[in-house]
Amino acid sequence: MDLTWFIIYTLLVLVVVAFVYLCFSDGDFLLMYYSKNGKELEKMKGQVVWITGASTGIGAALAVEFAKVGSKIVISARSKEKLDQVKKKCLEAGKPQGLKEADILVLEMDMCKFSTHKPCLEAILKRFSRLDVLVNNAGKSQRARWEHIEMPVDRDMFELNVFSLVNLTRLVIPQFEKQGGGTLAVTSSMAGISGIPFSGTYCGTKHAVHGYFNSLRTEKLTSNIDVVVLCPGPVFSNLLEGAATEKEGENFGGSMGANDKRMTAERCAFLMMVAIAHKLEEAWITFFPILPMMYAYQYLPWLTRKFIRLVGPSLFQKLRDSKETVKNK
Ligand SMILES: NC(=O)c1ccc[n+]([C@@H]2O[C@H](COP(=O)([O-])OP(=O)(O)OC[C@H]3O[C@@H](n4cnc5c(N)ncnc54)[C@H](O)[C@@H]3O)[C@@H](O)[C@H]2O)c1
Repeated sequence: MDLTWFIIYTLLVLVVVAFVYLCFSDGDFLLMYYSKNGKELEKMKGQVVWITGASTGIGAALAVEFAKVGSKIVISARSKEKLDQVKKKCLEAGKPQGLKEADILVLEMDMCKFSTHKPCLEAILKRFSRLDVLVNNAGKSQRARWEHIEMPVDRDMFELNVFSLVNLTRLVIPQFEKQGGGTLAVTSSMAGISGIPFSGTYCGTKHAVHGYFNSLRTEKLTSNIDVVVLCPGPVFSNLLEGAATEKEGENFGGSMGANDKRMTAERCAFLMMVAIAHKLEEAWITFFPILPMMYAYQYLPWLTRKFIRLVGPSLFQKLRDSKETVKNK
């Protein structure tokens, strides 16, 4: 066997091994490595972490994960009642680390009321004198047919999923610069990487988030400000309930079934915390078949598009929701 064939065989074996590994993983290669061998989680103890959209789902679970490692936590969302419940869970989870009542700050805040962003940041600095991590997590999803989406729906979703977190981040950056660094994390989605059917606006907002935050990362390469883009696949949460449709002011109101193929919010939150602690630039958090499909989409886009054309948008949608939530009429 000459050298060329040896290299080809070796590469083929590596690709097959990598594919098999991906079929049994729930995150990208780097994230899986750090989730098992990472040493940075203990450094999160005492750090001040602000999580937006922390009243339910992934945000609430993330607050509990940070409490477990002893971070000081700021949780914000629109419902104080729900945030108080999350605070209770954080206190319980943070007990072994000595987390106290004063280490958790609840902020009632509507992300779309931009004028409230500054007073909320000031309240955090008054309590903790610094902020180490901002997790821009608040957001809403959508189920709709592309051509039926009314323009005000597009505008409202960009207001919440993109502009509100851009505004908040612009306020936080000067504080990070003043204190010598910080981490900006944002919850994107697999819909920020590939074109997902029946969520045109949502997909657009998540792609926009990548553009904004990747650009920011490049501008801040020589500073101590890190930018982490988190990309979960399907996760159990309240997301479908409050999802937008194609009509202005309408809620999708869908629910997730216990047997749906989704990751638990707790596992997703743990992997997000690993990515944030290790300052990974982008983290993919999902499992088979979406994870290997996303690698194929990234590295073999032509072949993957052919495959998607073959299976059709409805089947693609079923992979995401475990059922056909929008008909492809
Ligand atoms: N669940 C999934 O399958 C999934 C997959 C990929 C990405 N995501 C992303 O994860 C993030 C969290 O979603 P989730 O799945 O936990 O859903 P969720 O509906 O349980 O949580 C969304 C959070 O955002 C908050 N929020 C919504 N509008 C707000 C506003 N105007 N002001 C302040 N807070 C507001 C909600 O109160 C809630 O706390 C979202 O950005 C979502 O796009 C979710």
